[in-house]
Amino acid sequence: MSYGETEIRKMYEMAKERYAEYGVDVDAALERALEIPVSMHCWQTDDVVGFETKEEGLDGGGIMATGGYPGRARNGDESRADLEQAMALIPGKARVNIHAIYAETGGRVVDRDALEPEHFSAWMDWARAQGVGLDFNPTFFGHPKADDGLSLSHPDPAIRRFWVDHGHACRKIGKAMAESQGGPCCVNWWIPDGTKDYAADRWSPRERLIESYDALFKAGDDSAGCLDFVESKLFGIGSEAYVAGSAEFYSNYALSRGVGLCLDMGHFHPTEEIYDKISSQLLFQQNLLLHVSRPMRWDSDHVVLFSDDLQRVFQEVQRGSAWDRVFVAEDFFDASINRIAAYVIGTRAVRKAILMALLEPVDQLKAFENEGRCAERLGLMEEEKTLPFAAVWDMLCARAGVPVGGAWMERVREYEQEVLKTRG
Ligand SMILES: C[C@H](O)[C@H](O)[C@@H](O)C(=O)CO
Ligand SMILES: [Mn+2]
Repeated sequence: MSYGETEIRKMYEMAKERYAEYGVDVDAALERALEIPVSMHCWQTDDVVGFETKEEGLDGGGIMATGGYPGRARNGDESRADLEQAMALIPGKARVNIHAIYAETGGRVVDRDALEPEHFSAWMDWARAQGVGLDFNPTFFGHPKADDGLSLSHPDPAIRRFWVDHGHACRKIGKAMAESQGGPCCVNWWIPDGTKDYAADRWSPRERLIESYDALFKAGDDSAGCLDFVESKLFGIGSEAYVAGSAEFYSNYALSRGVGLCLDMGHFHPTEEIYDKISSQLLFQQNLLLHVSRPMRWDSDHVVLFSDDLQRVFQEVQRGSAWDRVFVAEDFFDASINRIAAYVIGTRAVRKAILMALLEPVDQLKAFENEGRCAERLGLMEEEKTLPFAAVWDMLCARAGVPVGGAWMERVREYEQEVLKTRG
């Protein structure tokens, strides 16, 4: 028997009855799950390489994506085509997240401090046509002036100045994006600054970092429409011993300056999860940006899966009714598999985890807890795992007009044959 429209509807109606026993309104959860925006990162299309035209001989190390699967996007048109193909297979409201290295300068060398909104006009036109919002990221890596792994905290004032100017340029671009789309643009600030081995001075780089950010976020700076977030990290390649922008540093910076905080799922100790941080932060911070990622033994940025830790993150947001202060963005990159499939697997997993959170009988769980009925709380947490979630997920996909189940794989295969394989 083929699993068509009739079966999907029948299973959905049965699922609704089961969830209703726990007081869950499945129709409402499904509609809401489709509406929560997920910002898809453009850098999965090309392994975080970007489209900058560089001066000959000048390059800088960047973020490492491993693998050499054919079909990497080589320019803006290819990147946008790949995103469009992926979005056609993913349910729910998407945004697209751009890094500054994805500027299109028509072959001219334009350094990062001189970037202008016009270099992102193709992205803005495309986003309007697609009906998606854009988010933005300054790029403080993959550049000769960050070759030593330092940018906004650099001891050389001229280099710091360069990166502050890049930041100003990026705020102008974020503002232009916000105007173009008639709504806010999340601007996320991540810098690699740190040291490979034990630092003798952990203080000065942090002092300089504060100075640089204060220069960027100073009052009167015209960045209307930008929602800024600062992203912490525990360690990176080449910054194993010390990262200036640590969790405590940014938590305090964000709080004291009124900017948002970004929590990346891969930026903490290898077994540390971020779900317990959400309430602790949001009881003080204005807004949180979540970088959904999948660390494996380290900050490896594997394609996100529908895993327990992902589910716990959205469960926390839903349990705290905090969706209006939480922004969801993706941050993973795998160059060893078909990149469109990476988006589809990862983003469908994110949407599934959001739906799962919205289907939780949270009022009942909280009631048990408040009444000290902790065995029943635990029992219900176990029961909810085997409620007929798949039937609701299938209906969500059908409603969104995207393939139900694994039918998306055939479409990815066709795109690989017709498009990806033609790329040199
Ligand atoms: C490309 C992103 O800005 C980058 O991955 C950053 O968000 C990060 O997580 C670095 O580890
Ligand atoms: Mn990140």
